[in-house]
Amino acid sequence: MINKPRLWAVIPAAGSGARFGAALPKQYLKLADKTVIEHSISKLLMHSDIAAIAVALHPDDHFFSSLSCANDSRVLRVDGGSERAHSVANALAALEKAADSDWVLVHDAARPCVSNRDIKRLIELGCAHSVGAILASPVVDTVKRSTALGEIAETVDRKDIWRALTPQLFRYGDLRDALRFCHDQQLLVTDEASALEHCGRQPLLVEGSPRNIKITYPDDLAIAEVFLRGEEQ
Ligand SMILES: Nc1ccn([C@@H]2O[C@H](COP(=O)(O)OP(=O)(O)OP(=O)(O)O)[C@@H](O)[C@H]2O)c(=O)n1
Ligand SMILES: C[C@](O)(CO)[C@H](O)COP(=O)(O)O
Repeated sequence: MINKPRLWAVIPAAGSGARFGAALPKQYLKLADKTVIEHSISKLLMHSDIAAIAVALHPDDHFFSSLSCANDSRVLRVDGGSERAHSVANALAALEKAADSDWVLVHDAARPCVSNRDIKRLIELGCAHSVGAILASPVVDTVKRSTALGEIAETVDRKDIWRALTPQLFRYGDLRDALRFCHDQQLLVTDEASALEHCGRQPLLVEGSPRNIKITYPDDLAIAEVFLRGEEQ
């Protein structure tokens, strides 16, 4: 008998938030009624078909254990690495019961505004695709390429240009192997799709809400608060 593929999740949360520049990592900053990371984890916990969520944390993290979600039976704590891709690889390794054909959603701790609707759509369309899929948003501004002097070299046709968001959904074995390949080839990737692309694969782009912002700079926190308030209505 062939078992139905299961669904797992990984939350990379081992970053320091250097660009944000707060006294503590940005994922632990308060956003409305809870911290940024609690919003992100709770969005995934709402999906009962996710078997477990591996959260990659800085090895010296002393914030996470005080959060109530740290005690959830589906939440697993794992040490992250020096780069996001290393944190994701460590978290995958910690999901010991995952089979190669299972699916895994990777979602930034720093994206608290993802909607349930977008997660559901990603799972539905991604699991039906041979490679997997990512949430993404088409670029809406006119795009320029700059010279080394900060002048405009050219205007880039934005027709086929998308911003990569998370979650990103892939087969567990494919993602593990792609990240291993990039590590061995010393290719530094900033998202999971790039790792698959380096292996010659073409993941599907699933249009998601542009409200699914990544908290990167201080202004993003205020914007996220407005978006989360809108969710409640
Ligand atoms: N070594 C790292 C670096 C980043 N991340 C996580 O990857 C996500 C996206 O990364 P980014 O927004 O770049 O976060 P930081 O690395 O914390 O930010 P910065 O680059 O400004 O330091 C975040 O949830 C972050 O915690 C991680 O798990 N491990
Ligand atoms: C994965 C990601 O959120 C896609 O936009 C992004 O790449 C995270 O890291 P970055 O360092 O801010 O590029």
